Amino acid sequence: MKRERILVIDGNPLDGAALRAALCERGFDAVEAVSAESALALVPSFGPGAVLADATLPDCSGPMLLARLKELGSDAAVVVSTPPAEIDAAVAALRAGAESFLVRPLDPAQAYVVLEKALEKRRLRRDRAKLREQARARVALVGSAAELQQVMEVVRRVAPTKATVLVIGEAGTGKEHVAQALHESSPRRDRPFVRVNCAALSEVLLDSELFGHERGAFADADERHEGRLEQADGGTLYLDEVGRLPLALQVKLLRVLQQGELERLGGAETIKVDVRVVAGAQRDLAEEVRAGRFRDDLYYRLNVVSIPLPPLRERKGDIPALVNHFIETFGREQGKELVGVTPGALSALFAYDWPGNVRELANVVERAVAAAHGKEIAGEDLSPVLYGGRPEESGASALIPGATLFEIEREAILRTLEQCNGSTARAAEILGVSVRKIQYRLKEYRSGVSGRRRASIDEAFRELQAK
Ligand SMILES: Nc1ncnc2c1ncn2[C@@H]1O[C@H](COP(=O)(O)OP(=O)(O)OP(=O)(O)O)[C@@H](O)[C@H]1O
Repeated sequence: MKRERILVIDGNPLDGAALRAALCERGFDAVEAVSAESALALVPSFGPGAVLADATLPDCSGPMLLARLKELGSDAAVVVSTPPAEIDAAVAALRAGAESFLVRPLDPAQAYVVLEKALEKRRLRRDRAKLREQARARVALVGSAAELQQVMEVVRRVAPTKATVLVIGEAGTGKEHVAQALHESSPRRDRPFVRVNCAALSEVLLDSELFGHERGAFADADERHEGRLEQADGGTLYLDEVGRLPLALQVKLLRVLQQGELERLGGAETIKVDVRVVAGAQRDLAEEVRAGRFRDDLYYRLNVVSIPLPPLRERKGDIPALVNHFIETFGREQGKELVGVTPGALSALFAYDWPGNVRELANVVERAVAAAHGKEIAGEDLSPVLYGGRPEESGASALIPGATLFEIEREAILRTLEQCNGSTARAAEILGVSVRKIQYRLKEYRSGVSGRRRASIDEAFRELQAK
């Protein structure tokens, strides 16, 4: 194993040499210097993991040493030593970021233990930084189409501010991804990113989820619960499907946005929070405002900056960059080194309409990476919906296995609807789901299909309007 490097700074050459020898004996690779200047000159080539410095030398106050190390790009852990009468110098160094301090004269065994601990803290610090780096790389906004370039530009501009942002786009276009990118590019990135889906819970549960509750606030409230807004303090809250937020909760959210204040459900105490809110919606909320389902004051507040995310079929120029990005991500996960896609596979990817947007593309590439035998993803590695087997002819059952649940569900709904001449009520009955679910799905599929299928969806919509 590589030995950890320690730089010893001691004004007394004899003490310094003795300490160096003692640390080397215990397994470190140590060098010594008699002044801060000569020590700092060694830093670039020696690359110490820790510096053990006398903080009372004329040219070596602790804060100054820490600042100079930073300038040199070193993240070495610093341990300072002072005589008992000059503890103030050690305190100043600790305030400036030193890991620990020792009282002189130094005991080599004790110095060894303190250095080990300081090195361990540095290792943890580095691991954390690496994880953060990886998280940031994961939320890189990938895409080269002009539409996405514009999105990136807005993200760059507003990330440093606390402005509320509304991201509008179909399911799977990357709304949450944009919210995360905003968070990761903002000064809040080391604080939490918290997400809540406003359509997933009943009003009472959503109230408690967002704002928290006190014990006994409702039947199952056995304990006090901290809401997501409190958990996101200092960070970012992503509110998915904000258009589905009940009116009573819209009032509470507005207060958080305006005054940074909330009360837990069943509580009287006012809690202060500092949260940046990013909201996601599948369509513009103006319609909801007109229909009286969404407060206009909250709408204007959320809409300070709005980012439209076009569906993937309208920005197919992004496909190559996204495909490469997903090949790299899933290739790493699956331990496969792939270099790209064959021209045949690429044209199949371009020919498809991507009703499930970027999420569907990610799923398709993930499965293709698993299926690929060569260095490139070939056409036959793609699901039958994209390549070869035409779904109209083969039917939903022929897709299994080889298709995503999304594709299978879409196939089942569209085929049933076709056979019922566009009657959503009949299709819902046959499939054993609610009419609402079918209607919701049809809106998603509508622009991704043509011909007979499009005609039956249009028929379904005509039927709905006639009701
Ligand atoms: N520009 C992009 N670059 C890289 N990955 C992306 C991009 N856009 C979306 N993705 C990925 O696609 C997937 C779907 O994106 P995301 O969940 O953000 O969509 P969404 O619009 O929030 O969907 P929903 O409305 O269904 O919640 C995620 O895995 C996300 O990381």
